[in-house]
Amino acid sequence: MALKVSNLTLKFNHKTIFKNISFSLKDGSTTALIGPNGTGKTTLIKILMGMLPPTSGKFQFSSNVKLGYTPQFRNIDKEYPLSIRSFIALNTPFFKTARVKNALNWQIEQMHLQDIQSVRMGEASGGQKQRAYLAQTLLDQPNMIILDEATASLDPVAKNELMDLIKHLNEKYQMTVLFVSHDIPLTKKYMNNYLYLNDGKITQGKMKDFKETFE
Ligand SMILES: Nc1ncnc2c1ncn2[C@@H]1O[C@H](COP(=O)(O)OP(=O)(O)OP(=O)(O)O)[C@@H](O)[C@H]1O
Repeated sequence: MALKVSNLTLKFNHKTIFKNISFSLKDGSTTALIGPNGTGKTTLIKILMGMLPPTSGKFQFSSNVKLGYTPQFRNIDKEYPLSIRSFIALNTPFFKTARVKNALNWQIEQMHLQDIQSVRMGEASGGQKQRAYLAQTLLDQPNMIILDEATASLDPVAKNELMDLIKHLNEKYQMTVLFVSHDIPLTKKYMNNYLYLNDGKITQGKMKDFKETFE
């Protein structure tokens, strides 16, 4: 088991966002976290990332999990000066050894960014930016990734390209994936399981069996 969540409750003041939710994620599984706007998906991720303490309940990642996180899409100013390559390398040491350079080149290639690595992040397309964020996360060599709304602002071609890369990471390296999304057709195509957060409760199942509709 990669993650086990037990009876997690979160209240903001007197407003209960979710109550006593429990679920677990298997090693190497792909799961879409879906649900209507404002239902608490980002809040749940923040708790799992240790950025927000739950009101009650607990969760535990397995000791062999090395977690990577790509947060919700952030706007990057058109004038943002760093190149795609420098942006991906932001968390690496300033003096780059051959090993770091090799890892950087490998991630850039794996995310199909080699031809545009010197383009400024501010000028990159939404899909290129999102792949740069993912490359930055992957440089840490995680074996589990959480992606929050990674495809929300992308056109269909860019969406599928990103999802193909994520699927590849799962199939080739058995990476465990938790993918927050509103896009039911996309998650049906790429994720095996769902977690449906709605009205303070969570349900879990196979994505192909997911029948709910929501805005
Ligand atoms: N710090 C906070 N204090 C009070 N209420 C908050 C806080 N953060 C979030 N909320 C509320 O908690 C609820 C859940 O928000 P959250 O962003 O987790 O939902 P979401 O499912 O991720 O939404 P979306 O799909 O729109 O991204 C919302 O009603 C939001 O207004």
